[in-house]
Amino acid sequence: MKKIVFTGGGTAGHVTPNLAIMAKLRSQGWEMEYIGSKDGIEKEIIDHEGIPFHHISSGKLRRYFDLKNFKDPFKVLQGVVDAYRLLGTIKPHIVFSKGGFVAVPVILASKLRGIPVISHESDLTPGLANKISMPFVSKICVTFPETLKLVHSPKAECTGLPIREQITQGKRSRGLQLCDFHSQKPVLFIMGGSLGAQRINAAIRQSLDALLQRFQLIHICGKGHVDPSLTSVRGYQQFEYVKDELADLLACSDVVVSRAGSTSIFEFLALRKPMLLIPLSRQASRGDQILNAESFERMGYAKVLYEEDLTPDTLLKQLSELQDSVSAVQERMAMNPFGNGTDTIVSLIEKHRRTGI
Ligand SMILES: CC(=O)N[C@H]1[C@@H](OP(=O)(O)OP(=O)(O)OC[C@H]2O[C@@H](n3ccc(=O)[nH]c3=O)[C@H](O)[C@@H]2O)O[C@H](CO)[C@@H](O)[C@@H]1O
Repeated sequence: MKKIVFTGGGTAGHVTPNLAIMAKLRSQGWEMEYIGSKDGIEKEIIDHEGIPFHHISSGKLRRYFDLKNFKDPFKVLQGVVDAYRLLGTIKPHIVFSKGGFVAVPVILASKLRGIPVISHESDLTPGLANKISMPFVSKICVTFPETLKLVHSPKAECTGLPIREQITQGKRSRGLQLCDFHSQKPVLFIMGGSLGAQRINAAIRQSLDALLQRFQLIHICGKGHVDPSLTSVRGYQQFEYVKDELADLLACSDVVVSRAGSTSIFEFLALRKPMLLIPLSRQASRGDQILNAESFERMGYAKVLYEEDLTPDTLLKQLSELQDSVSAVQERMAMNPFGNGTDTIVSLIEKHRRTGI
C-alpha cells in the first residue's frame, strides 16, 4: 500500500488545498496521515475528513523582534524530534507540504529520514516557512507563473492550486434556502479569509443599509465575530466559519468581497465569481495578499481596494463598478489559463515517491 503524510497549517489556506489532493489519492488507494500543530485550524479540518492526525511541537518563525523569538527555535527543534519519531512509525513513501510554520520541522525530519518531500506555495511571493524549506525538498510547486521568477530553482514548477472538487458542486437553490433568501436580488458573498477580517466586518456593517438595497448578503465573519444585534436583519446572513455548506453558499452568490488569500481567490476564480479584493496591508503582513490581488486585477478578474482607502463610500462605489462589469469579468474568467493543480501534483507525487520500502 502506498502511503503519504500531509503537513501544513496555521490557517485554513494552508490546509484546504491538501483536501483536493487527498480525495484524488484516496480514490487511487493511497493511505494517508496528517502531521500538524496542536492549536492550528488543521486539526479540526482533518478530523472532519476522518484522517489520522498527529500533532507536533511548532514555533512561529518571525521576521520581526518578539521575546518569543528566543523560545520558538527550541519548539521547532522539539518539532523536528516529534516529526522524526512519527515518520519512523508511519514510514510514508512521500511527504506533501502545504506550508505554514508547522511544515518546517516535518520537512527537516523527512530530510533526515531520506523521505522525499513535495512542497506547494499558494501565494505569489513564497512564505518564510517555504523559503526555509526549499533546500530540503525534491520539488516546489507554485500557483502563480510570476513566482517562478522569484524562486529561481530548477525544482520549481507552476502547477496551479489544487482546488477541492466539492466546492464546485454547490447548488444555488440550496444556498438560497440555507440563508432564507429569494432569487429576485443578487447575493453578495463577503469573506475575510479563514479567520475573518475585522476591518472588512466593520466596513460592511457601517454600509449595511445601503448594501441591503442592492444585495442580499452572506457574511463569513470569523470565529467570535458574528454581531448578535444583527442576526434578525432580513437579507443579512452571518456565519463564523463554514465547512460543507460553503459550496452551496458560493453557488448562490453573484459577487464576492474578500481578503486576497491565494487559496480563496483561486476558488472564486474557478467558480467565476467577480471579486472586490481588500488585501491584508503591509503593516500586518509581508504584503503577499497585495501582490496576489494586483495580479488578479491585471488579469481582469478582480478590482482591488486597498485597506487604507477602505470607507463605506469607496466600498459602495467599487462594488457598483464591479457589478456593472460582471459579464465581462466572467468572460475573462472563463478563459483563465490556471487549471486545477490537483492532477499535475498527483502525477508529481507518483513520480517522486520512494519505491521499495
Ligand atoms: C492572515 C493570513 O495569514 N493569511 C494568509 C492565509 O490566509 P487564509 O488561511 O485566510 O487563506 P485563504 O483565504 O487563502 O484560504 C482560506 C481557505 O479556507 C476556506 N474557508 C474559509 C472560510 C470558511 O468559512 N470556510 C472555508 O472553508 C476557503 O474556502 C479557503 O479554502 O493563507 C493564505 C494562503 O497561503 C495567504 O494568502 C494569506 O495571506
